Amino acid sequence: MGLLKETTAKINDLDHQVMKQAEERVNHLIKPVGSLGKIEKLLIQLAGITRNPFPEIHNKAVIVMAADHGVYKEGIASNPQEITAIQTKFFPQGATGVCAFAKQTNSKVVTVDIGIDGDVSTTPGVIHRKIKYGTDNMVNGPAMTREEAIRSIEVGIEVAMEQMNQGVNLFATGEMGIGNTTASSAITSVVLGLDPKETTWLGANYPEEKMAHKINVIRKAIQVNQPDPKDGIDILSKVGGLEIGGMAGIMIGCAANRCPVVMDGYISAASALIASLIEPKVKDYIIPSHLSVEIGAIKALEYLGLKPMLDLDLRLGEGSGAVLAFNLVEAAVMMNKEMFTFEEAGF
Ligand SMILES: Cc1cc2ncn([C@H]3O[C@H](COP(=O)(O)O)[C@@H](O)[C@H]3O)c2cc1C
Ligand SMILES: O=C(O)c1cccnc1
Repeated sequence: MGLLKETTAKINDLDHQVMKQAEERVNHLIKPVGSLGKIEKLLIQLAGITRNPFPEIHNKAVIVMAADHGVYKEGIASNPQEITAIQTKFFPQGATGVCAFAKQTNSKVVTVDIGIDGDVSTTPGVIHRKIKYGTDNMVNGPAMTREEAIRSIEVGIEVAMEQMNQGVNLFATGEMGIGNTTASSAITSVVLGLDPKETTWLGANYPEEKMAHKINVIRKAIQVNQPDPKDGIDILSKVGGLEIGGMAGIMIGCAANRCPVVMDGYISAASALIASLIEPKVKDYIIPSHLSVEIGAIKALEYLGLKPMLDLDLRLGEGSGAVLAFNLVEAAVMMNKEMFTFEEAGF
């Protein structure tokens, strides 16, 4: 059995008994029942994931999966493709948006070349797991083979497990890949059964007056490839991306090892759609972070039944919003640990 099948088979339900125990305590803390809203729900989810009524966060990491997209050639992005490689070199230097928030939250940034169309192999701090030099152009046929798609998910599982072995027990999904909002819109359109007009927006400042072109490219890619809307690997291979597969793998690897994983914006949501088609229980292990400005993100989150905690008009990616939400995950842990119950307070 391959790593993906093996890992997926290990994914179980949340521990509802421990969740009840955690809920009981949360309801007895010295505050009106329910008054800490989503922070309370978060603590109960953490308890169910970790099987611990007093969940603890030891080490936090955001995994940034970097890759390029063959569909770039269709003119669907406003930035040069080389930015993927250039920007990837800045993650280990601590110089990108997500790095700033990672410093603020005392978390590690792990950068992975899973499919950059360029060479970053001499850059210290980048983990080399390149599957190929960018995907193929999805308007002409599949972005990658089914085997490559499975491999991309397995790279995510492997990287997550390596980090768990080093003591990380809270993850965030991040990415860098010029053109990846196009792949994300294609995935969201296929899974939700929507026309790309309903899922496509600015990405990294694509001009509004050219939006009809981006939408048409996505329509064409779906029409040419006819992905099976029920088969996550088929969708990933035909209209997805290597970094999107990598992030789906992080989610699957976390779920299999009962580890919480915080999801970032639109591209992460596309990964969650793929991961949850492969194994629906993965959703229970995902902590949504923020509501991306991208119109497709709102719909993907609704479809997944995940309610974001933050609404900050973010549209960067890299895992930036997920790392910001690390603060909220730690707040939930602290609420549970620090607050008295009515009994403890001697009421
Ligand atoms: C300098 C720079 C840094 C970024 N960091 C994240 N993205 C974000 O923008 C890209 C997706 O948008 P699109 O589909 O329009 O290309 C991804 O790399 C995403 O992570 C960036 C984009 C740029 C230009
Ligand atoms: O929501 C995101 O993650 C996003 C949106 C635009 C560009 N890059 C990322």
